[in-house]
Amino acid sequence: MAFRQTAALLSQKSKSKSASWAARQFRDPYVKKRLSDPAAYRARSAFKLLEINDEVNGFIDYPDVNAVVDLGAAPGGWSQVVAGRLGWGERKKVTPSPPPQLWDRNDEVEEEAPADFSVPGYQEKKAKRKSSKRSRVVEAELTHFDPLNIDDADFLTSNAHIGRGTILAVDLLKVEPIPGVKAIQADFLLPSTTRLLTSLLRNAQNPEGKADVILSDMAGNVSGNDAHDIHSSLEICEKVFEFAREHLRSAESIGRKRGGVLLMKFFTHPLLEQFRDEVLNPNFHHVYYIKPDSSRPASKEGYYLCQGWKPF
Ligand SMILES: C[S@@+](CC[C@H](N)C(=O)[O-])C[C@H]1O[C@@H](n2cnc3c(N)ncnc32)[C@H](O)[C@@H]1O
Repeated sequence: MAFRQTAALLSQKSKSKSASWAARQFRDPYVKKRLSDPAAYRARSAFKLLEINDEVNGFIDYPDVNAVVDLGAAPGGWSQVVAGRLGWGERKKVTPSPPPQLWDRNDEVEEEAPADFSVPGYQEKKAKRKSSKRSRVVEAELTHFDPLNIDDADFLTSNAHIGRGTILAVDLLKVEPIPGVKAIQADFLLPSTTRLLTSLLRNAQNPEGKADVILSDMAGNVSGNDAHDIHSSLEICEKVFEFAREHLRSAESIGRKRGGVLLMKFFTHPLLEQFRDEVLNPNFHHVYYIKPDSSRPASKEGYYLCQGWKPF
């Protein structure tokens, strides 16, 4: 006989989950830092990018970095970091307030990353994924096109200054305006989104529509099915790599051995190690596995920082 939990028990459980989440947030040094930092980053994850960038040769800071694509950008912490490094407007200090709901959701996604499990081989799974239909469709919508975000009155009246380059931020969710950032609300996995990104990258200074840095902090919603979740992470990584193959500027054309950078999040699993060995390693001069201190130890997320694009 199958038992179902009563509504009362479920609600008790969810209350205790919220309480433990709140207690953890209260203790978290990065949440405290985010709320008190004059930079006022929208998401705790901003510190992960800062940490990776500042500790691994400041790849965003080179003056030749002029086009950056931020995939899975909401609520916008990474884009804020990039915009700041490319010289865009000053951010204002905010009054500490409870962490935004948007981040809470993403944070829980990280924490609930799948545990280890066994699955059949990489190639079979890859073929199966390709044939499966996507159930979720979000058409590309450019939410903020103006590079100066001139409809942002606050920005105009503040002492913000104008930076350089093109920064594209893509997410299923809306990214509120950030000076210097073009936000696109869309499903990155749809071909229409990559077409839109291509057209937005192209301009007189960048006729080929290349990006100097591609960032991906994307993670799908955790379904509770380990096999599904790990394959969703792999699917995202593969799509991001395909995008990089078309759009990343090569180390050779930049004239720096570490030029042409791809930073991507993944969930730790042997299939993702295989992906690194077979796909990333041959195409970059340097590939690092990074688990920033600001990434919660319980989370199975990690980052591959790939530097020096040398198309195979
Ligand atoms: C951990 S959050 C990113 C946080 C962000 N780096 C920041 O600093 O604010 C992951 C994001 O990936 C987005 N995402 C997941 N799958 C996506 C997809 N297929 N296309 C676009 N965005 C996606 C989610 O909506 C979520 O906002």
